[in-house]
Amino acid sequence: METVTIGSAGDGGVILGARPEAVRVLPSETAVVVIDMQNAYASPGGYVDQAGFDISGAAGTIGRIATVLETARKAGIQIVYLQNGWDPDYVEAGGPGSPNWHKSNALKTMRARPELAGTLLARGSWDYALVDALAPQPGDITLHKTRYSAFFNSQLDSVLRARGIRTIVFVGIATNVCVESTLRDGFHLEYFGVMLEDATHHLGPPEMQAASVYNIEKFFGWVSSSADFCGSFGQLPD
Ligand SMILES: NC(=O)N/C=C\C(=O)O
Repeated sequence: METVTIGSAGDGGVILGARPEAVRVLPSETAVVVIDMQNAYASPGGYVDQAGFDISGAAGTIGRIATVLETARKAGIQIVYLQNGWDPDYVEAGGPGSPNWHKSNALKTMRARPELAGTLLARGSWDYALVDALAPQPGDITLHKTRYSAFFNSQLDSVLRARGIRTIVFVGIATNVCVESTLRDGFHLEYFGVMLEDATHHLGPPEMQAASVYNIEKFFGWVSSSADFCGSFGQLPD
């Protein structure tokens, strides 16, 4: 199988099976970016559940992400968590002058159901918190974001650039919204994006997952799996 060599991996590094080509990377130049594994997106009673999306697949996604993170930590790979949301007064969400105010299903759900006002995606709330099973460990980095792309108005680019990261391995929710938006922006910033397809979950019908996988494989990056990731990086000596 053809292999794309990323950054300074040369003839060394680790080969990760992926489509359309395998990638050869250095663990020190790789980060796992965990997109929005908050109660809002992955727990019953959280925002997307309240907004009517099917989150039945999220529990399996959490388990596979936990396995990926355990392997990544042992391999010395930097882990960066993103948390999506806004200040408790929703100033960061933007008012009616912002498309976010009109398109955010969290904001629309709260406008339609005033009893939920102030509860969804507000920093400090249960909804905003990361799911218990994926609690950050010492050495992990946690960043806040206010829009779908984790690169927009956040510290993500400088945090990655300062550490010499060239390859971003993406896990999290939702494949077709924040994961794909961030991977696309990363592509334009010269990062190599690899999505672990079974460690992500979509919002909407199953075709949404398939469409993102197609887009990434064909245009923006590479697609791999949690088993391939753990198989490749789990081989490294402790
Ligand atoms: N994390 C996400 O992909 N979010 C998608 C929708 C939203 O935040 O409203």
